Amino acid sequence: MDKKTKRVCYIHNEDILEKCDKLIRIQNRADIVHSLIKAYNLFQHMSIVEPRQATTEELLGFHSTDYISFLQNLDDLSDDEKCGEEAEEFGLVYDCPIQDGVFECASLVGGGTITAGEKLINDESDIAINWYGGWHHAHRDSASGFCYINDVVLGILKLRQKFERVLYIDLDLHHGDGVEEAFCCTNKVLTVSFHKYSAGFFPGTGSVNDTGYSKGRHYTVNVPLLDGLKDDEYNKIFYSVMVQIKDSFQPEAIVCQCGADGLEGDPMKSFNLSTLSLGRCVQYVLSWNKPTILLGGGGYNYINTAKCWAFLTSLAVNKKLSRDIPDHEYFSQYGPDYELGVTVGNRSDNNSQQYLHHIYTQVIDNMKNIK
Ligand SMILES: CN(c1ccc(C(=O)NO)cc1)S(=O)(=O)c1ccc(-c2ccccn2)s1
Ligand SMILES: [Zn+2]
Repeated sequence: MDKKTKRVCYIHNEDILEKCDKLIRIQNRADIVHSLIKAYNLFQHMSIVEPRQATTEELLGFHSTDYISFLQNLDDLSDDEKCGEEAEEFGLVYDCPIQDGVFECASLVGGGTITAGEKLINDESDIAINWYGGWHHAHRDSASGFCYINDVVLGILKLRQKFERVLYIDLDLHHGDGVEEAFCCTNKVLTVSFHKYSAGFFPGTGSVNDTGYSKGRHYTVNVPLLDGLKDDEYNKIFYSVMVQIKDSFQPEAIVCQCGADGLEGDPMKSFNLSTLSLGRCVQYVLSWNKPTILLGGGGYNYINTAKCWAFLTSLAVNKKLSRDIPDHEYFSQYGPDYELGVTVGNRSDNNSQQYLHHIYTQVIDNMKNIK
């Protein structure tokens, strides 16, 4: 693969954008993200690829028959059934409410990430981007954390049709529990998640001691972090863990979930990151020159999320962006500075040097058996 100009495809059409914009937890985020990337004229450097609905067979490649058939028949449910025991059994309550068209949206997002994987295994693209995807909490038989269908798992399964070893990297503020669970018993997919880990914080999993099972032992890597994390510390531990993973696992393809809810200014009020640290992580991974899928995820400050994913898109196409936000429909929401950067706060960082060193040594020790 040419080290500089890579073939980048971008999963998009108006249908997936409109469907995602109706999702209760991220209403109108998709249009804000898409509009900024368009305003920076980045589409001229990528091929736009339309998503398709994931087939039932593809969905059943990970999810259970009962769960998928329940999702496929939501329209037949009465209002009582939509709040009933069975809905609760499938996690379709609280943060994963049954809303009109949710299955069509989730399976289109799933089909989008599968399509991204197809472009890579057919050697038609080097990098495939699906900012509508990254729904890493969905379990085999239940929705969780705003996630209904785990498009990340479906994309990895597609890549595994060609690639022997696939690396999954989760940069979201939250632990990528659904993806880790899917591949915790195999040594063909290594999952590494950098996330906030503290009492009562969703989803509550992702301890450094969780390292996988059976053949998958040591192929689950968790890097638990604390509030206030800043760019430099994040990048230091990211590089030190990832260089080890690169050398010992030698991935043939990569999926990177780029959730933006760790940025300063996100309503989650946890990490204190700028887009630069996520950019450095992605740039390092892209420098490996392996077929890579970039996915979205969390990100509840929509303006910051748009800045982040526009910046990451620019890294994929190797084009420098102006610091000044270009004029476009949402320009007025980028005030008061109207600049691409995300300013970090001066909150205290709970991640002491001792803590980070302790986590690093445990992670490296856990990985020493990867071969
Ligand atoms: C269900 N929860 C999740 C699940 C997943 C995520 C996520 O982004 N995962 O990547 C975020 C919150 S939760 O219980 O922590 C919350 C629900 C609503 C939350 C909220 C809503 C607005 C502002 C701040 N927090 S947090
Ligand atoms: Zn998140």
